[in-house]
Amino acid sequence: MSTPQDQAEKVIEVMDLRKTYGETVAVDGVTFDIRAEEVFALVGPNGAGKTTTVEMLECLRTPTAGSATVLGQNVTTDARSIKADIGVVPQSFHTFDRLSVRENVALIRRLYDDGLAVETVLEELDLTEWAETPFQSLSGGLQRRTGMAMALVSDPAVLFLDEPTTGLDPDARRTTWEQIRGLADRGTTVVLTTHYMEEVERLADRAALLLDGTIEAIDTVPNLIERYGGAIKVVVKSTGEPAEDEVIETILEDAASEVYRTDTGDLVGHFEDRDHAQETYSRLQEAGEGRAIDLISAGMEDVFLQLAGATPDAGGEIE
Ligand SMILES: Nc1ncnc2c1ncn2[C@@H]1O[C@H](COP(=O)(O)OP(=O)(O)OP(=O)(O)O)[C@@H](O)[C@H]1O
Repeated sequence: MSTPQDQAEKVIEVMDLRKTYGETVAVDGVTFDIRAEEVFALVGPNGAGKTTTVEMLECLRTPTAGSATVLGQNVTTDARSIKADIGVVPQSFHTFDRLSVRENVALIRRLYDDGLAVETVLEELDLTEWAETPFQSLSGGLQRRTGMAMALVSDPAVLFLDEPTTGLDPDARRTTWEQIRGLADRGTTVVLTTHYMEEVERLADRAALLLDGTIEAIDTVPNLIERYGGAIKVVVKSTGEPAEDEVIETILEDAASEVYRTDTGDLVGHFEDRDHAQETYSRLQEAGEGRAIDLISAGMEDVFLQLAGATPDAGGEIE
C-alpha cells in the first residue's frame, strides 16, 4: 500500500550507486530516495561512506557504477546544472577570511543570476549583527552559519550539510538545529551527514544508516526507533537497602517483560509497550514514595547499537 509519503515528490533518486577507490569499496551499491522538503540524514561511523555518497550527489565525485538523479538531472551528465541548483556546506569551506560576513555572502551572490537578497539570508540565519565582522574573528558556530548563508544565497532547492554541528558547543548546536529545521519548514530539502544520534532525533524526518558502504536501515526516525530501538526501560534507583525494594520489585516483576538489577543496585524493567511502561511507572511512583524512578525511551543510540554493535563516540569512531 502506498502512503502519502511515498507519493511525495522525489528530489533525489539513487539506484545501486557504487564508488571504489582502487581496492577500497567506499560505497557498495546504495539505493534510496530523498523527498521534497524533508530533512534526510545519512548516519554512520567514520569511513561508512557517507561523504562519498553525498559527494557523488553533489557531482564532486564520479560514481563507479549505478545512477543518481538530483532534481531530475543525472549526476554524471548534468553536473553543471545540478551544481547551480544545490547548496553545499562541506566541513571545511573556502572564504576570504579578512572579508566580513556580508562581503563573503555578497561575493557568492554575484555568481548567480537569481537568488535571495544578501540581507534576507543574513536575517534568516541571525547573522545581521555580525555582518561587518571579518570571517576570521567569528566563533566556530558563526563561521559555520556564514557557510550556510553562502550556500543559501543562491536559493537552492536542496541543501547538503556535511556534519553541520561537529565541533560546536551545545548552544551553538541547538541554534544550528533550529535554523536547519526552519529552512526545511520553509521548503528547502536538507540532506545532512552526521554521526550524532541526538542530531538525527532532533532534526531528521528520515534517516539511512550506512555501514561499510551499504544501507543497513532506512526509514522515518520514529519507525527506526520502534523497529530497532528495543525495549522502553523503567529504572528504579537503588537506595542501598535491597529490603526497601520488595513492593517495587513485585510491581515490576508483574508488569515488565524482563527485570534485572544492575551492578550499582538499580532495578530495571523492560517494556515493549509505551502505555504499559507509563502506567507501571506511575504505579511505581505512588508505591515508591519519593524514590528516584526514570522512564527511559529507546532512541537512535539504541538503533545504532542494535545495527552496528556499538555507538559512535564524539569523533565518529565506533571502536
Ligand atoms: N579519495 C579517497 N581515496 C581513497 N579512499 C578513500 C577516499 N575517500 C574516501 N576513501 C575511503 O572510502 C571509505 C569511505 O569514506 P567516507 O569518507 O565516504 O566515509 P564517511 O562515512 O564519510 O566517514 P567520515 O565520517 O570519516 O567522513 C573509507 O574507507 C575511506 O578511507
